[in-house]
Amino acid sequence: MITATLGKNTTVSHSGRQVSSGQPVFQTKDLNLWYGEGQALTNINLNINENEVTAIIGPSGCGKSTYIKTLNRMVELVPTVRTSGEILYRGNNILHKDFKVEDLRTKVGMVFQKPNPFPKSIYENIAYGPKIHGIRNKRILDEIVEQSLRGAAIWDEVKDRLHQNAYGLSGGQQQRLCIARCLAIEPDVILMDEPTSALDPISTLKVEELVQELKKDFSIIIVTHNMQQAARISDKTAFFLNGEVVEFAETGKIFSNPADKRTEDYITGRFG
Ligand SMILES: Nc1ncnc2c1ncn2[C@@H]1O[C@H](COP(=O)(O)OP(=O)(O)OP(=O)(O)O)[C@@H](O)[C@H]1O
Repeated sequence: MITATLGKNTTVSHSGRQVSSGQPVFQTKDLNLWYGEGQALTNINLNINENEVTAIIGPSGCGKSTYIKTLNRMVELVPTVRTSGEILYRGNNILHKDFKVEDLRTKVGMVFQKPNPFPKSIYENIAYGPKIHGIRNKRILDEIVEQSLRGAAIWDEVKDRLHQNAYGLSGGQQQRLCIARCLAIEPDVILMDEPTSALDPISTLKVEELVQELKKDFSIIIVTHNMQQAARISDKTAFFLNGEVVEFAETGKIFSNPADKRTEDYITGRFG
C-alpha cells in the first residue's frame, strides 16, 4: 500500500521508518573492488548519513561512478567485478551472498548523467515502477504519478500533456522526469551520477534546487565534476583519488580548509 505523499510541504514515511537526520544509511567498511586484475577502489571507509546530500568529487577515472554503482550493486553487471569488505545498508551487508539485490533496488533509486526516459508517455514513465510492484488501481496510480511529478518540481510543466511521449520534453525536463520516476518507487536513497552534466545552466539550477528540497525526505549521493555544485548543494564531500578516499568531511571544511594537500590542489584546479 502506498503510504507516502511526496513533494513540497508533505511528509514521507518510508514503510514506517522514522525520519531523523544524522543516522547512517550506508556504512562502507574497508571496501576494495577489482575489475579483473585492475583495482578500482582501495580501502574505502565512508558513512553516508540520512537526510544529507553527500557529494563525491575527484578527477576522471578515480572511481566515483564505480563507488556509487556499488551502493546499488549495479556494478555487478560487469562480470569481472570482485569485491571485499562490507557495505551496510541500514545495518545489513549488501555484499553478503544472502542479501537479496531486489530488496535494494526498491530502496535505492538512481539518476544517470544522460536523462534516460522510457519511450513511453510521461504518465507511463512514472507508473511503470509501481505497476511492476503490483499496483493496478488507476486512482492510486494517478495519485502516485501526480505526487512524484510534484516532488520532482515538474508537475506544472507536464500536467496537461501526461499522455504525450516523454521524448518530447526538453533535456532538463526529461532529467526531472527521471527523478520523478525514481520517487515513484518510494526510495530511501537517491544516487545521482553527474545528473546535470548534460543540462543547460537554468535546468542545472532547477535540479540543484530540487536536490535541496528532496534531502528533507531522502538521502542523496551525488557524483559531480562541478566543484561549485558540490559546494552549493552538499552537506558532506568525499574527495576520491586513484580509487581511494583522500578526504571526507563537511563540505564547508573541504572547500575552505582541506586537511590534505592533494584535496587543496584539486579544488584549486591544480590538477584534474
Ligand atoms: N567496466 C569496466 N571494466 C574495467 N575497468 C573499468 C570498468 N569501469 C571502470 N573501470 C575502471 O575503473 C576505474 C574507475 O572508473 P570510474 O568510471 O568509476 O571513474 P570515475 O571517477 O567515475 O570517472 P569519470 O569521472 O571519468 O566518470 C578506471 O580506471 C576505469 O578505467
